[in-house]
Amino acid sequence: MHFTKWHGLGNDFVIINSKTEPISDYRQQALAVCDRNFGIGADGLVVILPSDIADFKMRIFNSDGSEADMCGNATRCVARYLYETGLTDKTTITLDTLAGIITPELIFDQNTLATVKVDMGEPKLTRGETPMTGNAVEKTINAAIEVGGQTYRVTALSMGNPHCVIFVDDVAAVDLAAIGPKIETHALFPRKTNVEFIQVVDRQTLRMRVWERGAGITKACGTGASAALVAAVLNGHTDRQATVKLDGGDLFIHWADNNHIYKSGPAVEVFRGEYLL
Ligand SMILES: N[C@@H](CCC[C@H](N)C(=O)O)C(=O)O
Repeated sequence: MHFTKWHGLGNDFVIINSKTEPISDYRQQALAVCDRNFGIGADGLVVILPSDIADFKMRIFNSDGSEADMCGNATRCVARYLYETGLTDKTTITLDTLAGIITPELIFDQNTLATVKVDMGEPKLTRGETPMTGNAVEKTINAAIEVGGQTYRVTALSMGNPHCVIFVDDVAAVDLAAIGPKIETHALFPRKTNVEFIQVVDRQTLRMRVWERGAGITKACGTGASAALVAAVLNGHTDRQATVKLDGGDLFIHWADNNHIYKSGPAVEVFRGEYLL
């Protein structure tokens, strides 16, 4: 099976084109190829498929084999991969995902790729599939939850996939490996959740560390950075445009007047290969 290995700020993916490399069991394949000792090593497996409603369909599987609705960093990598391999000549590409149509745009500066800007769609104040209304919406903004004997104030929302954003004074002091899985599987989240710890640096800058649903600690999360900006605005911490500083680097997030989130950042191919198992 031929593959290509990409990352968006260190959040890394194996990308497979299903047209030339058919896979029978995506979940099993994700577990195998993402394994950092016995496989290629990645946070997720991305599969490109044909779509009737968009230019391409993108499916993303976490390293534990679970399927995610969306992946912000992967959309940038997929857009660049599709363009550079000649699978499309479009620089604005529609991707059919479980979270709806997501639209990355390749932005060039004198023929060199400068950044990939993604229309991430609209944030939703929901913890899982069911949109919450009335008081329930209020309850997920800065709501108190108890985890492991400690109280956390959380803001929960969906960027197509579920996120739980927690503001802290010192993000470096958070024991992510200990608390991440407890919040990921908390009863508040019917489909589990991604967990973002955020330190507000100033009104245009956030520092973020993330525990991802189905993948654990990763160096960056594009939907997570988008959720962090939305939560920061809802809690009065930042303006509607901010730089989110992740362990792997910076993402630029804008919550525009049309209610869409725009996320800009890099996409890098690392190597190509043939998986033999
Ligand atoms: N790293 C991704 C998110 C990947 C999916 C996530 N773990 C989930 O299960 O929702 C991103 O960049 O958005």
